[in-house]
Amino acid sequence: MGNPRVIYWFRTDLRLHDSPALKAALDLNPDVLWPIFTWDPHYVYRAKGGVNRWQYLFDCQNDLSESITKLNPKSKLFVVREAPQTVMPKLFKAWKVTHLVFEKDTDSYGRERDKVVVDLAKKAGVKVISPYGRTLWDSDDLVVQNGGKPTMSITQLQAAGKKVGKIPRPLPAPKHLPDPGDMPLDFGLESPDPKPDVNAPLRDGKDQAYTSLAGPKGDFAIETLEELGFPAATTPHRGGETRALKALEHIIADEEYAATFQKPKTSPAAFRPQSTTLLSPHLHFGSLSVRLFYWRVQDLVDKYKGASSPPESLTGQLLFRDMYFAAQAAIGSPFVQTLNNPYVRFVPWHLPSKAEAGTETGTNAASGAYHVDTPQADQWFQRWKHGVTGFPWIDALMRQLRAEGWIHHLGRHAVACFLTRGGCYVHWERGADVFEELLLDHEPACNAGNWQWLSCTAFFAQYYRCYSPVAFGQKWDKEGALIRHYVPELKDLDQKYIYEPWKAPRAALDKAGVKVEGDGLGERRKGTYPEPMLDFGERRGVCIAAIKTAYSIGLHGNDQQVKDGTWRKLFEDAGEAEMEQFEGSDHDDDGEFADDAEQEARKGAGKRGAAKQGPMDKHVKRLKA
Ligand SMILES: Cc1cc2nc3c(=O)[nH]c(=O)nc-3n(C[C@H](O)[C@H](O)[C@H](O)COP(=O)(O)OP(=O)(O)OC[C@H]3O[C@@H](n4cnc5c(N)ncnc54)[C@H](O)[C@@H]3O)c2cc1C
Repeated sequence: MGNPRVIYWFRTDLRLHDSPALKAALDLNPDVLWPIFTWDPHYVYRAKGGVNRWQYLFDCQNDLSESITKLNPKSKLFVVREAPQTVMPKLFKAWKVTHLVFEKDTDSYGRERDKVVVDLAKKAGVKVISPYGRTLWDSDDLVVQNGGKPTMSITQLQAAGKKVGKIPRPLPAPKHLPDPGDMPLDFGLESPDPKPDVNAPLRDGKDQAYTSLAGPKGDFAIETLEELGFPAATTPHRGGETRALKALEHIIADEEYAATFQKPKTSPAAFRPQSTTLLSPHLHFGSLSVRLFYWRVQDLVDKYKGASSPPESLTGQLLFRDMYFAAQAAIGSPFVQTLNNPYVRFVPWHLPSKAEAGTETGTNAASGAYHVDTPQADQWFQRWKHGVTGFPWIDALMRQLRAEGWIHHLGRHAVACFLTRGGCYVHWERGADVFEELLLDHEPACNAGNWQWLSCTAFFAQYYRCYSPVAFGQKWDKEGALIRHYVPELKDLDQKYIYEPWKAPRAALDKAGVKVEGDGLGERRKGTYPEPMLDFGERRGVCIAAIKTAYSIGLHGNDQQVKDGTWRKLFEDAGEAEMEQFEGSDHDDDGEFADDAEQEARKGAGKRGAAKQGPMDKHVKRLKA
């Protein structure tokens, strides 16, 4: 018998460096190795994905393919255009495969898909190897060490991590790769059902993703935006392992920045360059190994005097990522929603998701369909989504997100708080849905987990701390540079009014060539900016009182009353929440507790104040120079 004939299935790991799965494949000493990517219709039609993220994926695939070819000119990334669940058994047979190797995926769909593929491999006599490599620790091991429960805090994550063991050191990239074997395709293409296509509204051309198994030229080429019927991407951020490694080197080279990083001190208003690493899309696509990132920083921290520590530090940020992954690993598919999620508080938000019929144990958020309980809330939601709320700080961030696919963590805090508990009282699942489409770094676990945090439905409970859509931005960016860039209709407005244009006198507006009018939806007259859609001070009070009521009723997503609708009576019986006065800025959130939810003891100690110049600002200045 010859040596193994291995399919290496690239998915969440579009890199060659530090890939435990690729190492496992090469350790088999294969006769042949096919590096493949299956073009899965689930992601093409059933999961929301904006054009910018597709572009980023293609960047990663193209870069990876070139790197593979550098190691072996006969090889590259071979894209097979069919669902893995149907194409794999055909490949096993036609290519005489002995082993299938891939990096473990803990996302809900990933787990379902992999279970099907592993069963099919077993039936075909193909051995499967699938080590973890996407997180610092294996998320399933963390769950075991956390008593089978989701990790709901950094402290729990750190304790479980300690029991699992030391975070493995990164592995070097391979120096050569085996030849691919023959690739006969003596079988038909099983075309997917393109309906429902949740991405249809984004397409302006014909979708030709599935015309043949090996692509239009039969050479297993990487797809293009045109083939998917998408317009060109608008993001300046581009993907690929080569870029990711370069970006990491650049960050580590600034030792002070990397070693003393404190997330709450980084500015959400900084752009080009941004104040944090912007490595999240690379981590999402696996073009950067999270363990390489961790150890490069940790090694620096170990020898640096006065380094910062988790949760605010750079390694602390990576711990948050692992925390959400392990929370999702424990809870499974309900993690991304309220319904059936025992860890998420039930709040009767506006615009709730439509539950799929007959799915008491199933999902409700995935389709994005929702009930319009009040037209007002839907109008607020539409205005938020399209960056025309009339609050320039919120609009700048939402427009940055739409155009570029990335905004700073505290920017995400600001817009998420505003949509949910600090303004509109709209369901966090609506916001998560919009982020799912627009983020380059969209990660089901991190997105849902952070929305739960921001809406105070899980992970974080200080619902009386709200971000002001005016004062919070002003703290970081008095002159309104972010606003002037992303909301160009206000670019010439006096600094005094840039966060509150509705307060500007006629003369100031005339001088800036702008009129404040309308709701911003539909056709907007040139030179106009919308009126503010709500009175923030008033809405903050309403939201806080309503959440207080929800907390006192204390339902969670898996409670029977939530599933059968009898929650309504409980809330009616509780009556109108007493309108407490959570007046003024004492309760404004400046983000100084952004990573600090668990440190209750220190909660009251932090004083608000002007952002001080620190290594973060110096780093941004150095980058600008
Ligand atoms: C409402 C909301 C939704 C979010 N959705 C996502 C998402 O879909 N995908 C995603 O990766 N992050 C998400 N985040 C977390 C965070 O905002 C981003 O990871 C971070 O802003 C990415 O920028 P960066 O790479 O410069 O981060 P840095 O500050 O440089 O941090 C380094 C890395 O740590 C990880 N990280 C940092 N903060 C968090 C966090 N709070 N949760 C999880 N991981 C973190 C990221 O992988 C990041 O690349 C969300 C945050 C909020 C408030």
